[in-house]
Amino acid sequence: MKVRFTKMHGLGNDFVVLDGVRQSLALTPDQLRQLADRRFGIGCDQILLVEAPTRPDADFRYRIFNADGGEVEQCGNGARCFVRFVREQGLTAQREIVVETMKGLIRPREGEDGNITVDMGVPRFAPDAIPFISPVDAVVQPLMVGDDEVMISVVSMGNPHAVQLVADVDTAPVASQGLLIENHLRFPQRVNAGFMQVVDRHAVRLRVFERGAGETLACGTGACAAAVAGIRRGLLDSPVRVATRGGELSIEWAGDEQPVFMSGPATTVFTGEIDL
Ligand SMILES: N[C@@H](CCC[C@H](N)C(=O)O)C(=O)O
Repeated sequence: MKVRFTKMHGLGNDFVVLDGVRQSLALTPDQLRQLADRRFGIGCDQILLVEAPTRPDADFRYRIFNADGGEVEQCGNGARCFVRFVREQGLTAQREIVVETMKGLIRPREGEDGNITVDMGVPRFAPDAIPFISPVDAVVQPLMVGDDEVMISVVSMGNPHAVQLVADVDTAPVASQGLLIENHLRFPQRVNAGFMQVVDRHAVRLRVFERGAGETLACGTGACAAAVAGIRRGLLDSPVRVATRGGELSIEWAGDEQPVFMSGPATTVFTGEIDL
């Protein structure tokens, strides 16, 4: 089966984007893993599938698959690439689109400067919403990671995040703790593990060990979760500049029950066709 694709990235978090509106696609987890494989396939952190919406109030449906082949709820950098893709491919001329995801609607908008801002929805913190097994609903909670007790803030941006503060992201235990946190028994659907260094009240540095993909150069939902966690802990004020290894995102959040806005670039790298 031949599949046309576009390779894109948002700050180095890279995607294979597939047009499921004009080509009929029903890919198996094995085929998805093959697309994501950096040696035997195209290579990416996530595969993004653009489809016709299933509800009347949306323009498109956006499906996200991690490099391990699992379908997930949300991807922030992918949302910006999604808008760039549907506009470049002539699927829409609208600058603002309403996009159906597994966890509701998001509203990305391409600005005149080419940057894209996404209304990522309202963050949730209740343990059940993550899901996170915990008897208490606290802003900061202890988690045993191997022999270490780590203080985390749990945030759902549609997908699950556990954010911890570190003194320096360059020496943070991302490699040693990432997989342990991702697969921790208290996160029944696994989790994205964020390591955040506060620079000042409007700036952080961030690394994220992503569920189903390992450490990526940037994570959009991870940036939203980190900024929101820092604001709730009284360490940050909106807007927050989030510096990742792939570049910078701007995150705005006005507080409880308000949506998070994420702004940043989206880049097309090349297009092609692969025989699966
Ligand atoms: N790279 C993403 C998040 C992709 C999904 C994540 N790995 C998960 O499993 O929830 C982003 O930019 O948000």
